Amino acid sequence: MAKHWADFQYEIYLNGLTGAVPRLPTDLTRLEALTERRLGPGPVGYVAGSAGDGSTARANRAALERRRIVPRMLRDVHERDLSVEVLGRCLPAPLALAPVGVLSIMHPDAEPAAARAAAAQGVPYILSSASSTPMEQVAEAMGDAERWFQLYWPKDREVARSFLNRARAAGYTALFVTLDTPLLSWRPRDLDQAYLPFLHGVGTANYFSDPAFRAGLAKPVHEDPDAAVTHFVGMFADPGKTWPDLAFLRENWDGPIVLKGVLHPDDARQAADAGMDGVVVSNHGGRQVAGAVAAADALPGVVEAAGDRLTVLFDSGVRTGDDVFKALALGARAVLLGRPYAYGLALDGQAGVEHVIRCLLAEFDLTLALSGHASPSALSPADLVEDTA
Ligand SMILES: Cc1cc2nc3c(=O)[nH]c(=O)nc-3n(C[C@H](O)[C@H](O)[C@H](O)COP(=O)(O)O)c2cc1C
Ligand SMILES: CCCCC(=O)C(=O)O
Repeated sequence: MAKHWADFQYEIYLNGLTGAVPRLPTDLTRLEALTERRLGPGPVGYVAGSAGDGSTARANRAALERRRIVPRMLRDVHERDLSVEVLGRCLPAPLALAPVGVLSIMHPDAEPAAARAAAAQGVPYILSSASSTPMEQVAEAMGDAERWFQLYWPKDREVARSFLNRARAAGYTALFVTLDTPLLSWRPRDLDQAYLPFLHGVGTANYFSDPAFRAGLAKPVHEDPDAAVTHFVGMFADPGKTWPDLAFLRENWDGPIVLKGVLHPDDARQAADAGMDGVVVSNHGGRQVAGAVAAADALPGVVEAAGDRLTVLFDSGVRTGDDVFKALALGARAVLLGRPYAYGLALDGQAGVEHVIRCLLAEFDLTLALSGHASPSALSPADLVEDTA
């Protein structure tokens, strides 16, 4: 019998018999406000903030909320199986933790704690290129749990090649290439405080520990950290890249490659033509293009264009179990969770991240069952209506 994630609900009530209540809210939409009170203005502005006036982040939520589930009754949901196949792996639930860089500004235990939480719950962890901890250390913290690597594609080919070699050697099996960040967007919350973690050396661990990166420095990092940061800023991304450049990644990575940040159906077709394995429909949580289409509104078009040529994943705005339901009903195979787990980390370290994963999946399991379905594969757009009021 597959694991019933909903059992977490009963566990909470049982613990209540001894007077215990959860340390964090079970409504994950409440975590942001709590984090706002806990962290300094720079870090919290960085994680909670988004591009421009925040309209894309709001649109992400609105597009999910606007879609409403139409539950079905009397359909035997006693036994449920939330497992899905993603990139040739069987996952216990349609969820992975999204790549979120610079986690040490949230909590000193940073990426290793988030990765351990994911491993403990059996959920894949996507490690950011911009992590505060080198990829090898994070891999070690995870044991043999499933781990994927997110590439911010460096301008310098040798650094890119070195990242791929290191990721493979450290046991990362899939590569997520983020396309929507060739430049940092206009982020007023960060600008108003003149705060960017990278300029404080946070998020540079993979670079500063990289032999190819270091070969480009006149002096060792510890002798001239400012020059190392400047070198990092210059090579972090390359706005000159175009579709034919993907051939380099295909040649240098033999596992699955997923392009993150695809919103247009034609880009999905180009991804498939370039031999990619999947896409993440995402607008980076509203952090890049202010005024961009809401991720959930872009999802059906990409799903249609992808057909059976690509695995389609989804992120941007997922906060609740019913959001997961809706993304899957619109055609995503699984969702990536972003800010909520960073808030869980900020508020309670590894335990906070585990709490977030368990709440989200318990709520999803219950939503699925109460809507008359026993597995994610049973969902379709027919399970939703659009609230046009
Ligand atoms: C603080 C922060 C850092 C992020 N860092 C990365 C990153 O290093 N690489 C990446 O591909 N996406 C990054 N993202 C985007 C997430 O992977 C994901 O697309 C986004 O958080 C989803 O939106 P949501 O937070 O509204 O759910 C970051 C997001 C946040 C909030
Ligand atoms: C240049 C941005 C790197 C981290 C990131 O992806 C984010 O803050 O959204």
